[in-house]
Amino acid sequence: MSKPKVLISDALSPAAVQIFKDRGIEVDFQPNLGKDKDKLAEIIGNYDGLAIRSATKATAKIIDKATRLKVIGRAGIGVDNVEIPAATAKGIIVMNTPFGNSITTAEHAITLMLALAREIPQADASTQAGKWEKNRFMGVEITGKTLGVIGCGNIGSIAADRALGLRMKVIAFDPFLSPERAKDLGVEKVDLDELFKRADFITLHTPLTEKTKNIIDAAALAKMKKGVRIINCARGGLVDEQALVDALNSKHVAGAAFDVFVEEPATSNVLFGHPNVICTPHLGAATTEAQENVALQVAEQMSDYLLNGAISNAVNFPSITAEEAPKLRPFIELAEKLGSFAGQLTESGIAKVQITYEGHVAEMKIKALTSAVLSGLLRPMLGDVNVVSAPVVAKERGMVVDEIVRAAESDYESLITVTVTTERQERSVSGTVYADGKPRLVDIKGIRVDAEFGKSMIYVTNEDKPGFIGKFAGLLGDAKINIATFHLGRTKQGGDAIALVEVDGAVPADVLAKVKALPQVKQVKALVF
Ligand SMILES: NC(=O)C1=CN([C@@H]2O[C@H](COP(=O)(O)OP(=O)(O)OC[C@H]3O[C@@H](n4cnc5c(N)ncnc54)[C@H](O)[C@@H]3O)[C@@H](O)[C@H]2O)C=CC1
Ligand SMILES: O=C(O)C(=O)COP(=O)(O)O
Repeated sequence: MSKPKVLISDALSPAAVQIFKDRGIEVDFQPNLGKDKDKLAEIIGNYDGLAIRSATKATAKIIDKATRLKVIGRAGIGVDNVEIPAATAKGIIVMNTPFGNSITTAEHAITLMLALAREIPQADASTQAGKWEKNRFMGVEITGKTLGVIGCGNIGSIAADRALGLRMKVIAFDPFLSPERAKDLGVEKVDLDELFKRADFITLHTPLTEKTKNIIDAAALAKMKKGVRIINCARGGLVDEQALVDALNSKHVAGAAFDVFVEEPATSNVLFGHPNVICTPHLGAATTEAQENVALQVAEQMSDYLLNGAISNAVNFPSITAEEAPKLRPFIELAEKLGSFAGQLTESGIAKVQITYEGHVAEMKIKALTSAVLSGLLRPMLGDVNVVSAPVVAKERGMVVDEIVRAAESDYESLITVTVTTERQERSVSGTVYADGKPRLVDIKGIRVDAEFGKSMIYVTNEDKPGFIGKFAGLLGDAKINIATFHLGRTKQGGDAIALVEVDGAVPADVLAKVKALPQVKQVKALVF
Protein backbone atom coordinates (compact mmCIF):
# COMPACT_ATOMS: atom_id res chain seq x y z
CA MET A 1 0.00 0.00 0.00
CA SER A 2 1.39 3.40 -0.92
CA LYS A 3 1.67 6.07 1.75
CA PRO A 4 -1.49 8.11 2.32
CA LYS A 5 -1.09 11.74 1.28
CA VAL A 6 -2.48 14.73 3.16
CA LEU A 7 -2.86 18.35 2.08
CA ILE A 8 -2.87 21.10 4.71
CA SER A 9 -4.48 24.05 2.96
CA ASP A 10 -4.78 26.51 5.89
CA ALA A 11 -2.44 28.05 8.44
CA LEU A 12 -2.26 25.16 10.87
CA SER A 13 0.52 25.00 13.42
CA PRO A 14 3.53 23.21 11.85
CA ALA A 15 3.13 20.74 14.73
CA ALA A 16 0.60 18.98 12.46
CA VAL A 17 3.17 18.50 9.71
CA GLN A 18 5.50 16.75 12.12
CA ILE A 19 2.78 14.42 13.39
CA PHE A 20 1.84 13.35 9.87
CA LYS A 21 5.49 12.74 8.99
CA ASP A 22 6.13 10.81 12.20
CA ARG A 23 3.14 8.60 11.42
CA GLY A 24 4.48 7.85 7.94
CA ILE A 25 2.06 10.03 6.03
CA GLU A 26 3.16 12.20 3.13
CA VAL A 27 2.18 15.81 3.73
CA ASP A 28 1.94 18.96 1.62
CA PHE A 29 1.77 22.11 3.74
CA GLN A 30 0.36 25.00 1.70
CA PRO A 31 -0.99 27.42 4.35
CA ASN A 32 -2.48 29.90 1.86
CA LEU A 33 -3.93 27.48 -0.65
CA GLY A 34 -7.38 27.46 0.95
CA LYS A 35 -7.99 30.98 -0.32
CA ASP A 36 -7.38 29.89 -3.94
CA LYS A 37 -10.35 27.68 -4.72
CA ASP A 38 -9.37 27.06 -8.34
CA LYS A 39 -5.93 25.79 -7.37
CA LEU A 40 -7.46 23.69 -4.61
CA ALA A 41 -9.92 22.15 -7.07
CA GLU A 42 -7.04 21.43 -9.44
CA ILE A 43 -4.93 19.46 -6.97
CA ILE A 44 -7.37 18.01 -4.43
CA GLY A 45 -7.65 14.80 -6.47
CA ASN A 46 -4.13 13.85 -5.36
CA TYR A 47 -4.89 13.54 -1.65
CA ASP A 48 -6.39 11.09 0.84
CA GLY A 49 -6.75 13.71 3.58
CA LEU A 50 -7.42 17.44 3.74
CA ALA A 51 -6.58 19.38 6.92
CA ILE A 52 -8.17 22.82 7.21
CA ARG A 53 -9.17 25.73 9.46
CA SER A 54 -11.87 28.19 8.41
CA ALA A 55 -10.29 29.79 5.32
CA THR A 56 -10.64 26.70 3.10
CA LYS A 57 -14.15 26.23 1.81
CA ALA A 58 -14.71 22.55 1.16
CA THR A 59 -17.64 23.10 -1.17
CA ALA A 60 -19.52 20.45 -3.15
CA LYS A 61 -17.48 21.56 -6.19
CA ILE A 62 -14.18 20.88 -4.46
CA ILE A 63 -15.49 17.63 -2.97
CA ASP A 64 -16.58 16.51 -6.42
CA LYS A 65 -12.97 16.76 -7.60
CA ALA A 66 -11.66 14.96 -4.51
CA THR A 67 -11.58 11.55 -6.12
CA ARG A 68 -9.43 9.82 -3.51
CA LEU A 69 -10.24 11.91 -0.45
CA LYS A 70 -11.18 9.87 2.63
CA VAL A 71 -11.11 12.44 5.39
CA ILE A 72 -11.44 16.18 5.96
CA GLY A 73 -10.01 17.26 9.31
CA ARG A 74 -11.01 20.63 10.74
CA ALA A 75 -8.38 21.95 13.17
CA GLY A 76 -11.00 23.77 15.18
CA ILE A 77 -14.68 23.56 15.96
CA GLY A 78 -17.00 25.02 13.34
CA VAL A 79 -17.44 22.89 10.23
CA ASP A 80 -19.75 25.31 8.47
CA ASN A 81 -17.08 25.78 5.79
CA VAL A 82 -17.50 22.13 4.80
CA GLU A 83 -20.49 20.93 2.78
CA ILE A 84 -21.13 17.93 4.98
CA PRO A 85 -23.91 16.37 2.86
CA ALA A 86 -21.64 16.46 -0.20
CA ALA A 87 -18.77 14.93 1.77
CA THR A 88 -21.04 12.26 3.25
CA ALA A 89 -22.51 11.42 -0.14
CA LYS A 90 -18.97 10.84 -1.38
CA GLY A 91 -18.07 8.72 1.63
CA ILE A 92 -15.68 11.26 3.12
CA ILE A 93 -15.37 11.42 6.92
CA VAL A 94 -15.48 14.96 8.30
CA MET A 95 -13.90 15.38 11.73
CA ASN A 96 -13.20 18.33 13.99
CA THR A 97 -11.47 19.00 17.30
CA PRO A 98 -14.39 19.98 19.51
CA PHE A 99 -12.47 21.16 22.59
CA GLY A 100 -8.98 22.21 21.52
CA ASN A 101 -9.68 25.93 21.20
CA SER A 102 -12.67 26.38 23.55
CA ILE A 103 -10.80 27.99 26.44
CA THR A 104 -8.98 30.36 24.11
CA THR A 105 -12.21 31.39 22.41
CA ALA A 106 -14.02 31.93 25.72
CA GLU A 107 -11.07 34.06 26.84
CA HIS A 108 -11.42 36.12 23.66
CA ALA A 109 -15.08 36.76 24.44
CA ILE A 110 -14.19 37.89 27.98
CA THR A 111 -11.36 40.03 26.61
CA LEU A 112 -13.75 41.73 24.19
CA MET A 113 -16.30 42.23 26.97
CA LEU A 114 -13.71 44.02 29.14
CA ALA A 115 -12.41 45.98 26.16
CA LEU A 116 -15.99 47.12 25.46
CA ALA A 117 -16.61 48.07 29.08
CA ARG A 118 -13.53 50.31 29.16
CA GLU A 119 -13.28 51.30 25.44
CA ILE A 120 -9.70 50.03 25.42
CA PRO A 121 -9.07 50.12 21.63
CA GLN A 122 -10.50 53.63 21.30
CA ALA A 123 -8.55 54.90 24.33
CA ASP A 124 -5.40 53.29 23.04
CA ALA A 125 -5.72 54.90 19.60
CA SER A 126 -6.45 58.30 21.10
CA THR A 127 -3.58 58.14 23.60
CA GLN A 128 -1.05 56.99 21.02
CA ALA A 129 -2.25 59.81 18.78
CA GLY A 130 -1.01 62.17 21.49
CA LYS A 131 -4.48 63.38 22.53
CA TRP A 132 -4.55 62.43 26.24
CA GLU A 133 -8.39 62.52 26.32
CA LYS A 134 -8.75 61.56 29.98
CA ASN A 135 -12.26 62.97 30.20
CA ARG A 136 -13.55 61.39 26.98
CA PHE A 137 -13.54 57.80 28.21
CA MET A 138 -15.91 56.76 30.96
CA GLY A 139 -16.32 53.02 31.36
CA VAL A 140 -18.75 50.73 33.17
CA GLU A 141 -17.93 48.35 36.00
CA ILE A 142 -18.34 44.62 35.38
CA THR A 143 -18.87 43.48 38.96
CA GLY A 144 -22.51 42.86 39.75
CA LYS A 145 -23.58 43.24 36.11
CA THR A 146 -25.60 40.56 34.32
CA LEU A 147 -24.06 38.61 31.46
CA GLY A 148 -26.51 36.85 29.13
CA VAL A 149 -24.97 33.81 27.47
CA ILE A 150 -26.75 32.60 24.35
CA GLY A 151 -25.59 29.01 23.76
CA CYS A 152 -24.12 27.46 26.89
CA GLY A 153 -22.11 24.60 25.38
CA ASN A 154 -18.36 24.12 25.61
CA ILE A 155 -17.32 27.72 25.01
CA GLY A 156 -20.40 29.39 26.50
CA SER A 157 -19.97 27.50 29.77
CA ILE A 158 -16.28 28.46 30.04
CA ALA A 159 -17.18 32.09 29.34
CA ALA A 160 -19.87 31.82 32.05
CA ASP A 161 -17.37 30.40 34.53
CA ARG A 162 -14.89 33.21 33.85
CA ALA A 163 -17.62 35.83 34.17
CA LEU A 164 -18.67 34.38 37.52
CA GLY A 165 -15.03 34.75 38.57
CA LEU A 166 -15.36 38.44 37.69
CA ARG A 167 -18.32 38.56 40.08
CA MET A 168 -20.93 38.94 37.38
CA LYS A 169 -24.40 37.38 37.49
CA VAL A 170 -24.75 34.95 34.59
CA ILE A 171 -28.03 34.05 32.91
CA ALA A 172 -28.12 31.61 29.99
CA PHE A 173 -30.42 30.69 27.16
CA ASP A 174 -29.81 27.28 25.65
CA PRO A 175 -32.66 24.86 24.89
CA PHE A 176 -30.30 21.92 25.51
CA LEU A 177 -29.00 23.13 28.87
CA SER A 178 -30.40 20.92 31.63
CA PRO A 179 -31.43 22.52 34.94
CA GLU A 180 -28.80 20.31 36.70
CA ARG A 181 -26.01 21.49 34.42
CA ALA A 182 -27.11 25.11 34.84
CA LYS A 183 -26.97 24.61 38.59
CA ASP A 184 -23.51 23.02 38.41
CA LEU A 185 -22.28 25.93 36.32
CA GLY A 186 -23.80 28.48 38.67
CA VAL A 187 -25.87 30.10 35.93
CA GLU A 188 -29.57 30.86 35.83
CA LYS A 189 -31.37 29.23 32.91
CA VAL A 190 -33.80 31.70 31.34
CA ASP A 191 -35.78 32.04 28.14
CA LEU A 192 -34.54 34.26 25.39
CA ASP A 193 -36.88 37.19 26.01
CA GLU A 194 -35.92 37.27 29.66
CA LEU A 195 -32.25 37.22 28.75
CA PHE A 196 -32.83 40.17 26.40
CA LYS A 197 -34.72 42.02 29.13
CA ARG A 198 -32.17 41.51 31.91
CA ALA A 199 -28.68 41.33 30.39
CA ASP A 200 -26.18 44.20 30.57
CA PHE A 201 -23.82 42.25 28.33
CA ILE A 202 -24.77 39.53 25.87
CA THR A 203 -22.31 37.00 24.46
CA LEU A 204 -23.16 34.53 21.70
CA HIS A 205 -21.83 30.97 21.63
CA THR A 206 -24.10 28.92 19.35
CA PRO A 207 -23.35 27.47 15.95
CA LEU A 208 -25.02 29.16 12.99
CA THR A 209 -28.10 27.13 12.07
CA GLU A 210 -31.51 27.88 10.57
CA LYS A 211 -32.74 28.44 14.14
CA THR A 212 -29.90 30.69 15.30
CA LYS A 213 -29.54 32.80 12.15
CA ASN A 214 -30.36 36.39 13.12
CA ILE A 215 -31.21 35.26 16.65
CA ILE A 216 -30.44 38.90 17.39
CA ASP A 217 -32.45 40.92 14.89
CA ALA A 218 -34.18 44.31 15.12
CA ALA A 219 -37.06 42.87 17.19
CA ALA A 220 -34.65 41.20 19.62
CA LEU A 221 -32.59 44.37 19.93
CA ALA A 222 -35.74 46.31 20.78
CA LYS A 223 -36.40 43.97 23.72
CA MET A 224 -32.96 44.56 25.22
CA LYS A 225 -32.04 46.94 28.03
CA LYS A 226 -30.92 50.35 26.88
CA GLY A 227 -27.13 50.47 27.08
CA VAL A 228 -26.62 46.75 26.45
CA ARG A 229 -23.26 45.61 25.02
CA ILE A 230 -23.07 42.65 22.62
CA ILE A 231 -20.17 40.29 21.93
CA ASN A 232 -20.07 37.81 19.08
CA CYS A 233 -17.19 35.34 18.95
CA ALA A 234 -19.27 32.49 17.51
CA ARG A 235 -20.39 32.97 13.93
CA GLY A 236 -21.28 35.82 11.61
CA GLY A 237 -25.00 35.80 10.84
CA LEU A 238 -26.15 35.22 14.43
CA VAL A 239 -26.69 38.98 14.59
CA ASP A 240 -28.35 41.08 11.89
CA GLU A 241 -25.44 43.46 11.30
CA GLN A 242 -27.51 46.34 9.84
CA ALA A 243 -30.09 46.16 12.64
CA LEU A 244 -27.23 46.34 15.12
CA VAL A 245 -25.75 49.41 13.42
CA ASP A 246 -29.17 51.10 13.67
CA ALA A 247 -29.41 50.23 17.36
CA LEU A 248 -25.87 51.53 17.95
CA ASN A 249 -26.73 54.76 16.14
CA SER A 250 -29.82 55.28 18.28
CA LYS A 251 -27.64 54.58 21.39
CA HIS A 252 -30.01 51.79 22.41
CA VAL A 253 -26.98 49.51 22.21
CA ALA A 254 -23.93 51.03 23.90
CA GLY A 255 -21.33 48.90 22.20
CA ALA A 256 -20.58 45.77 20.21
CA ALA A 257 -17.48 43.64 19.89
CA PHE A 258 -17.36 41.28 16.92
CA ASP A 259 -14.84 38.63 15.96
CA VAL A 260 -16.94 37.04 13.24
CA PHE A 261 -18.91 38.46 10.32
CA VAL A 262 -21.55 37.49 7.82
CA GLU A 263 -18.94 37.65 5.09
CA GLU A 264 -15.38 36.61 5.74
CA PRO A 265 -12.70 37.65 5.13
CA ALA A 266 -14.45 40.90 6.13
CA THR A 267 -12.59 43.66 4.37
CA SER A 268 -15.60 45.94 4.59
CA ASN A 269 -18.65 45.71 6.81
CA VAL A 270 -21.48 47.96 7.97
CA LEU A 271 -20.12 47.75 11.52
CA PHE A 272 -16.70 49.06 10.60
CA GLY A 273 -15.90 52.61 11.63
CA HIS A 274 -18.65 52.92 14.24
CA PRO A 275 -17.12 54.59 17.32
CA ASN A 276 -18.66 52.03 19.70
CA VAL A 277 -17.67 48.94 17.79
CA ILE A 278 -14.59 46.78 18.33
CA CYS A 279 -13.61 44.25 15.70
CA THR A 280 -11.07 41.45 15.43
CA PRO A 281 -10.44 39.31 12.33
CA HIS A 282 -11.79 35.94 13.53
CA LEU A 283 -9.12 35.65 16.21
CA GLY A 284 -11.19 33.64 18.71
CA ALA A 285 -8.98 30.58 18.35
CA ALA A 286 -5.76 32.44 17.73
CA THR A 287 -3.45 31.56 20.60
CA THR A 288 -0.30 29.48 20.39
CA GLU A 289 -1.75 27.03 22.87
CA ALA A 290 -5.05 26.51 21.06
CA GLN A 291 -3.43 26.28 17.64
CA GLU A 292 -0.97 23.70 18.87
CA ASN A 293 -3.81 21.72 20.50
CA VAL A 294 -6.03 21.63 17.44
CA ALA A 295 -3.21 20.96 14.98
CA LEU A 296 -1.83 18.04 16.99
CA GLN A 297 -5.26 16.63 17.58
CA VAL A 298 -6.47 16.85 14.01
CA ALA A 299 -3.24 15.32 12.68
CA GLU A 300 -3.49 12.44 15.17
CA GLN A 301 -7.16 11.84 14.38
CA MET A 302 -6.63 11.95 10.61
CA SER A 303 -3.59 9.65 10.83
CA ASP A 304 -5.50 7.19 13.01
CA TYR A 305 -8.26 7.06 10.45
CA LEU A 306 -6.05 6.83 7.38
CA LEU A 307 -3.75 4.23 8.90
CA ASN A 308 -5.98 2.19 11.23
CA GLY A 309 -9.59 3.06 10.50
CA ALA A 310 -10.09 4.57 13.99
CA ILE A 311 -12.63 7.39 13.93
CA SER A 312 -12.89 10.16 16.52
CA ASN A 313 -14.91 13.35 16.50
CA ALA A 314 -16.42 12.68 13.10
CA VAL A 315 -19.51 14.76 12.47
CA ASN A 316 -20.86 12.30 9.90
CA PHE A 317 -19.96 8.88 11.36
CA PRO A 318 -19.97 7.19 14.79
CA SER A 319 -16.65 7.14 16.64
CA ILE A 320 -14.50 4.01 16.58
CA THR A 321 -11.55 4.00 18.96
CA ALA A 322 -8.09 2.69 18.09
CA GLU A 323 -8.80 -0.27 20.43
CA GLU A 324 -12.19 -0.97 18.87
CA ALA A 325 -11.04 -0.68 15.26
CA PRO A 326 -9.13 -3.99 15.01
CA LYS A 327 -11.96 -5.92 16.78
CA LEU A 328 -14.61 -4.26 14.67
CA ARG A 329 -12.80 -4.66 11.34
CA PRO A 330 -13.66 -8.36 10.68
CA PHE A 331 -17.30 -7.67 11.61
CA ILE A 332 -17.39 -4.63 9.32
CA GLU A 333 -16.11 -6.94 6.59
CA LEU A 334 -18.73 -9.55 7.48
CA ALA A 335 -21.51 -6.93 7.55
CA GLU A 336 -20.45 -5.53 4.19
CA LYS A 337 -20.25 -9.00 2.65
CA LEU A 338 -23.63 -10.09 4.00
CA GLY A 339 -25.08 -6.86 2.60
CA SER A 340 -23.33 -7.50 -0.68
CA PHE A 341 -24.61 -11.09 -0.82
CA ALA A 342 -28.17 -9.88 -0.32
CA GLY A 343 -27.66 -6.95 -2.70
CA GLN A 344 -26.35 -9.15 -5.52
CA LEU A 345 -29.36 -11.45 -5.23
CA THR A 346 -31.87 -8.62 -5.15
CA GLU A 347 -33.36 -7.57 -8.43
CA SER A 348 -36.32 -5.44 -7.38
CA GLY A 349 -36.62 -2.33 -5.20
CA ILE A 350 -35.73 -2.80 -1.53
CA ALA A 351 -38.46 -1.68 0.86
CA LYS A 352 -36.90 -2.74 4.15
CA VAL A 353 -33.68 -4.05 5.63
CA GLN A 354 -33.65 -5.62 9.06
CA ILE A 355 -30.32 -6.31 10.68
CA THR A 356 -30.17 -8.49 13.77
CA TYR A 357 -27.07 -8.49 15.94
CA GLU A 358 -26.78 -11.39 18.35
CA GLY A 359 -24.23 -12.17 21.03
CA HIS A 360 -20.87 -10.35 21.31
CA VAL A 361 -21.37 -8.37 18.13
CA ALA A 362 -24.46 -6.78 19.68
CA GLU A 363 -22.13 -4.92 22.05
CA MET A 364 -20.07 -3.41 19.24
CA LYS A 365 -20.63 -0.20 17.26
CA ILE A 366 -23.94 -1.18 15.68
CA LYS A 367 -24.27 2.06 13.70
CA ALA A 368 -20.96 1.42 11.95
CA LEU A 369 -21.91 -2.20 11.22
CA THR A 370 -25.32 -1.20 9.87
CA SER A 371 -23.63 1.35 7.60
CA ALA A 372 -21.37 -1.45 6.36
CA VAL A 373 -24.38 -3.72 5.64
CA LEU A 374 -26.07 -0.90 3.73
CA SER A 375 -22.98 -0.10 1.73
CA GLY A 376 -22.57 -3.75 0.74
CA LEU A 377 -26.25 -3.96 -0.10
CA LEU A 378 -26.44 -0.81 -2.20
CA ARG A 379 -23.12 -1.05 -4.02
CA PRO A 380 -24.20 -3.78 -6.49
CA MET A 381 -27.08 -1.50 -7.56
CA LEU A 382 -25.58 1.96 -7.19
CA GLY A 383 -21.84 1.53 -7.49
CA ASP A 384 -20.19 4.40 -5.70
CA VAL A 385 -21.42 3.90 -2.13
CA ASN A 386 -19.35 3.38 1.01
CA VAL A 387 -19.95 3.05 4.75
CA VAL A 388 -20.12 6.81 5.22
CA SER A 389 -22.54 7.56 2.40
CA ALA A 390 -24.70 4.41 2.56
CA PRO A 391 -27.13 5.44 5.36
CA VAL A 392 -27.93 8.70 3.56
CA VAL A 393 -28.38 6.94 0.23
CA ALA A 394 -30.67 4.35 1.87
CA LYS A 395 -32.75 7.10 3.45
CA GLU A 396 -33.00 9.01 0.17
CA ARG A 397 -34.34 5.86 -1.46
CA GLY A 398 -36.98 5.48 1.22
CA MET A 399 -35.58 2.23 2.60
CA VAL A 400 -36.69 1.34 6.11
CA VAL A 401 -33.70 0.19 8.17
CA ASP A 402 -34.38 -1.71 11.40
CA GLU A 403 -31.75 -2.82 13.86
CA ILE A 404 -32.38 -5.54 16.42
CA VAL A 405 -29.89 -6.25 19.17
CA ARG A 406 -30.15 -9.33 21.35
CA ALA A 407 -28.25 -11.87 23.43
CA ALA A 408 -26.88 -14.96 21.65
CA GLU A 409 -29.71 -17.34 20.75
CA SER A 410 -27.80 -19.52 18.32
CA ASP A 411 -24.68 -21.69 18.44
CA TYR A 412 -22.58 -18.73 17.45
CA GLU A 413 -20.79 -16.34 19.77
CA SER A 414 -21.74 -13.56 17.38
CA LEU A 415 -24.24 -13.62 14.57
CA ILE A 416 -25.38 -10.97 12.12
CA THR A 417 -28.54 -11.61 10.13
CA VAL A 418 -29.56 -9.38 7.24
CA THR A 419 -33.15 -9.66 6.08
CA VAL A 420 -34.06 -7.79 2.94
CA THR A 421 -37.69 -7.23 2.01
CA THR A 422 -38.39 -6.34 -1.61
CA GLU A 423 -41.64 -5.89 -3.47
CA ARG A 424 -41.49 -9.58 -4.30
CA GLN A 425 -39.98 -11.44 -1.38
CA GLU A 426 -38.10 -11.53 1.87
CA ARG A 427 -34.58 -12.98 1.97
CA SER A 428 -32.37 -13.61 5.00
CA VAL A 429 -28.70 -14.30 5.24
CA SER A 430 -26.60 -14.80 8.37
CA GLY A 431 -22.92 -14.81 9.08
CA THR A 432 -20.34 -14.90 11.80
CA VAL A 433 -16.62 -14.40 12.34
CA TYR A 434 -14.60 -17.33 13.66
CA ALA A 435 -11.46 -17.09 15.76
CA ASP A 436 -9.37 -16.90 12.56
CA GLY A 437 -10.94 -13.47 11.94
CA LYS A 438 -12.51 -14.59 8.65
CA PRO A 439 -16.18 -13.85 7.96
CA ARG A 440 -18.36 -16.88 7.19
CA LEU A 441 -21.81 -17.35 5.76
CA VAL A 442 -23.72 -19.68 8.07
CA ASP A 443 -27.32 -19.43 6.96
CA ILE A 444 -29.01 -18.57 3.71
CA LYS A 445 -32.83 -18.33 3.71
CA GLY A 446 -33.01 -20.66 6.72
CA ILE A 447 -30.66 -23.21 5.17
CA ARG A 448 -27.49 -23.87 7.16
CA VAL A 449 -24.18 -23.60 5.37
CA ASP A 450 -20.63 -22.90 6.43
CA ALA A 451 -18.88 -21.02 3.68
CA GLU A 452 -16.20 -18.38 3.39
CA PHE A 453 -16.85 -15.54 1.00
CA GLY A 454 -14.78 -16.37 -2.07
CA LYS A 455 -13.75 -13.76 -4.63
CA SER A 456 -15.87 -15.35 -7.32
CA MET A 457 -18.83 -17.56 -6.43
CA ILE A 458 -21.82 -19.23 -8.01
CA TYR A 459 -25.02 -19.39 -6.00
CA VAL A 460 -27.69 -21.85 -7.07
CA THR A 461 -31.09 -22.59 -5.61
CA ASN A 462 -32.54 -25.89 -6.72
CA GLU A 463 -34.84 -28.74 -5.83
CA ASP A 464 -33.15 -31.37 -3.70
CA LYS A 465 -33.24 -34.20 -6.27
CA PRO A 466 -30.58 -36.70 -7.33
CA GLY A 467 -28.48 -35.84 -10.39
CA PHE A 468 -28.11 -32.09 -9.96
CA ILE A 469 -24.64 -31.98 -8.39
CA GLY A 470 -23.02 -34.22 -10.98
CA LYS A 471 -24.48 -32.26 -13.89
CA PHE A 472 -23.58 -28.90 -12.33
CA ALA A 473 -19.97 -29.91 -11.60
CA GLY A 474 -19.73 -31.43 -15.08
CA LEU A 475 -20.84 -28.16 -16.71
CA LEU A 476 -18.18 -26.21 -14.82
CA GLY A 477 -15.54 -28.79 -15.71
CA ASP A 478 -16.48 -28.63 -19.42
CA ALA A 479 -16.08 -24.84 -19.25
CA LYS A 480 -12.63 -25.31 -17.62
CA ILE A 481 -13.81 -23.56 -14.48
CA ASN A 482 -11.91 -24.84 -11.47
CA ILE A 483 -13.94 -25.36 -8.30
CA ALA A 484 -12.19 -24.11 -5.16
CA THR A 485 -14.86 -24.90 -2.53
CA PHE A 486 -18.31 -26.47 -2.74
CA HIS A 487 -21.05 -26.01 -0.15
CA LEU A 488 -24.49 -27.55 -0.11
CA GLY A 489 -27.50 -27.17 2.11
CA ARG A 490 -31.19 -27.99 2.08
CA THR A 491 -34.32 -27.34 4.09
CA LYS A 492 -35.25 -31.04 4.22
CA GLN A 493 -34.85 -34.15 2.16
CA GLY A 494 -36.37 -33.42 -1.24
CA GLY A 495 -37.02 -29.79 -0.28
CA ASP A 496 -35.34 -26.52 -1.28
CA ALA A 497 -31.60 -26.77 -1.67
CA ILE A 498 -28.75 -24.39 -2.30
CA ALA A 499 -25.27 -24.74 -3.69
CA LEU A 500 -22.60 -22.16 -3.08
CA VAL A 501 -19.47 -22.73 -5.05
CA GLU A 502 -16.25 -20.77 -5.07
CA VAL A 503 -14.48 -20.87 -8.42
CA ASP A 504 -11.18 -19.60 -9.77
CA GLY A 505 -11.84 -16.64 -12.07
CA ALA A 506 -14.97 -15.03 -13.44
CA VAL A 507 -18.00 -17.05 -14.52
CA PRO A 508 -19.02 -16.46 -18.16
CA ALA A 509 -22.69 -15.69 -18.81
CA ASP A 510 -23.13 -18.68 -21.15
CA VAL A 511 -22.03 -21.07 -18.39
CA LEU A 512 -24.56 -19.51 -16.02
CA ALA A 513 -27.23 -19.91 -18.69
CA LYS A 514 -26.41 -23.62 -19.02
CA VAL A 515 -26.59 -24.10 -15.24
CA LYS A 516 -29.92 -22.25 -15.21
CA ALA A 517 -31.22 -24.65 -17.85
CA LEU A 518 -30.62 -27.74 -15.66
CA PRO A 519 -34.00 -29.24 -14.73
CA GLN A 520 -33.78 -28.87 -10.96
CA VAL A 521 -32.42 -25.31 -10.93
CA LYS A 522 -34.63 -22.41 -9.82
CA GLN A 523 -32.11 -19.56 -9.68
CA VAL A 524 -28.44 -19.07 -10.43
CA LYS A 525 -26.23 -16.06 -9.81
CA ALA A 526 -22.55 -15.26 -10.15
CA LEU A 527 -21.39 -13.37 -7.07
CA VAL A 528 -18.23 -11.38 -6.56
CA PHE A 529 -16.80 -10.29 -3.20
N1 LIG B 1 -14.33 32.88 16.83
C1 LIG B 1 -13.68 31.77 16.74
O1 LIG B 1 -12.53 31.75 16.31
C2 LIG B 1 -14.29 30.51 17.19
C3 LIG B 1 -15.65 30.31 17.09
N2 LIG B 1 -16.20 29.12 17.47
C4 LIG B 1 -17.64 28.97 17.33
O2 LIG B 1 -18.25 29.02 18.60
C5 LIG B 1 -19.51 28.35 18.54
C6 LIG B 1 -19.75 27.55 19.79
O3 LIG B 1 -18.81 26.52 19.91
P1 LIG B 1 -18.90 25.41 21.06
O4 LIG B 1 -19.22 26.06 22.34
O5 LIG B 1 -17.69 24.61 20.97
O6 LIG B 1 -20.12 24.58 20.56
P2 LIG B 1 -21.06 23.62 21.44
O7 LIG B 1 -21.73 22.74 20.48
O8 LIG B 1 -20.30 23.03 22.56
O9 LIG B 1 -22.13 24.63 22.04
C7 LIG B 1 -23.10 25.25 21.29
C8 LIG B 1 -24.31 25.38 22.18
O10 LIG B 1 -25.30 26.10 21.46
C9 LIG B 1 -26.54 25.57 21.86
N3 LIG B 1 -27.59 25.90 20.91
C10 LIG B 1 -27.91 25.29 19.76
N4 LIG B 1 -28.96 25.88 19.19
C11 LIG B 1 -29.32 26.90 20.00
C12 LIG B 1 -30.33 27.88 19.94
N5 LIG B 1 -31.20 27.92 18.94
N6 LIG B 1 -30.38 28.79 20.95
C13 LIG B 1 -29.50 28.74 21.97
N7 LIG B 1 -28.53 27.82 22.08
C14 LIG B 1 -28.44 26.92 21.11
C15 LIG B 1 -26.30 24.09 21.96
O11 LIG B 1 -27.26 23.47 22.79
C16 LIG B 1 -24.92 24.05 22.58
O12 LIG B 1 -24.99 23.94 23.98
C17 LIG B 1 -19.48 27.55 17.25
O13 LIG B 1 -20.23 28.21 16.28
C18 LIG B 1 -18.04 27.60 16.84
O14 LIG B 1 -17.87 27.48 15.47
C19 LIG B 1 -15.45 28.13 18.01
C20 LIG B 1 -14.10 28.28 18.14
C21 LIG B 1 -13.41 29.47 17.71
O1 LIG C 1 -12.86 26.59 15.56
C1 LIG C 1 -13.68 27.40 15.08
O2 LIG C 1 -14.88 27.18 14.96
C2 LIG C 1 -13.19 28.69 14.62
O3 LIG C 1 -13.99 29.50 14.24
C3 LIG C 1 -11.76 28.95 14.55
O4 LIG C 1 -11.47 29.33 13.23
P1 LIG C 1 -9.97 29.39 12.69
O5 LIG C 1 -9.40 28.03 12.82
O6 LIG C 1 -9.24 30.35 13.56
O7 LIG C 1 -10.06 29.84 11.29
